[in-house]
Amino acid sequence: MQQLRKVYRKRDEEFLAVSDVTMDIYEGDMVSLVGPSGCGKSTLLKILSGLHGHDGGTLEIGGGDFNPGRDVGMVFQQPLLLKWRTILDNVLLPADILGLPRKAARERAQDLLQMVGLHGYADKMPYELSGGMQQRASIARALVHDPKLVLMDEPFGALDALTREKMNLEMLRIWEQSHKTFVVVTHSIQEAVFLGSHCAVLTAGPARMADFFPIELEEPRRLHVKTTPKFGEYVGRIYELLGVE
Ligand SMILES: Nc1ncnc2c1ncn2[C@@H]1O[C@H](COP(=O)(O)OP(=O)(O)OP(=O)(O)O)[C@@H](O)[C@H]1O
Repeated sequence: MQQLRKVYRKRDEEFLAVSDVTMDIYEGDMVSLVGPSGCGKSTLLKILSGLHGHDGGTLEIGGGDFNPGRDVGMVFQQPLLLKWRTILDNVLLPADILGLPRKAARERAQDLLQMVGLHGYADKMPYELSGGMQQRASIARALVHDPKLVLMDEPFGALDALTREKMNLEMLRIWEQSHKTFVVVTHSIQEAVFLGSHCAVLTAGPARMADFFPIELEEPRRLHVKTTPKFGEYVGRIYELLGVE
């Protein structure tokens, strides 16, 4: 995306939500998007998902045949599982909506449940799972139609600190195994550094790029990487960009 711009309009009022955001995301990247509340992170995700258009700049995704309905998977802050469907049927929802062949989709959903550590929970109802397990089911749901791009809006914001740490590790494992491109919005600077292969830092409204840089830390990432000086340097760099230091 180059110099992306988004204006919200309501009758004769205009609100500039995103101004001049430029970044290149490559297949297989894990981009963390960090910035203060209201700076336009969700707006950017909505533009990437095809839910919103943009008013200026250019956005090119995945060559000519990219179809957001088919090629994007979404994970939200809350799992948003349908309470009357089993976990397996919740995971299958995007495949059902897209009319994908049922048998192959069921096999894929079972594989994904295994991948997110929910093997054996396919026939449970959402209320039988903890918050973290429900969120893992929603990650499986975002992957079931084999999207090219997975967009996550504060996916772990509603979880307690320990579950969140565990989900971060799960997330990295899922990313490594799925070879997909992820864009993850987070309010946590530590999480942005821990998860990202790249980090986009946005400053307050309208969203403006403060910086976009690769994060080079020991791979595969494990929690102890958070205690290394290099991790601290990245965190410090983001604090500085956000004017917290
Ligand atoms: N549909 C809309 N119509 C008008 N203004 C909107 C709309 N959606 C968002 N905004 C405004 O655009 C700005 C950016 O909103 P956005 O939700 O993208 O921010 P954010 O960085 O994701 O915030 P948070 O971190 O708090 O979730 C905010 O000031 C918000 O009030």
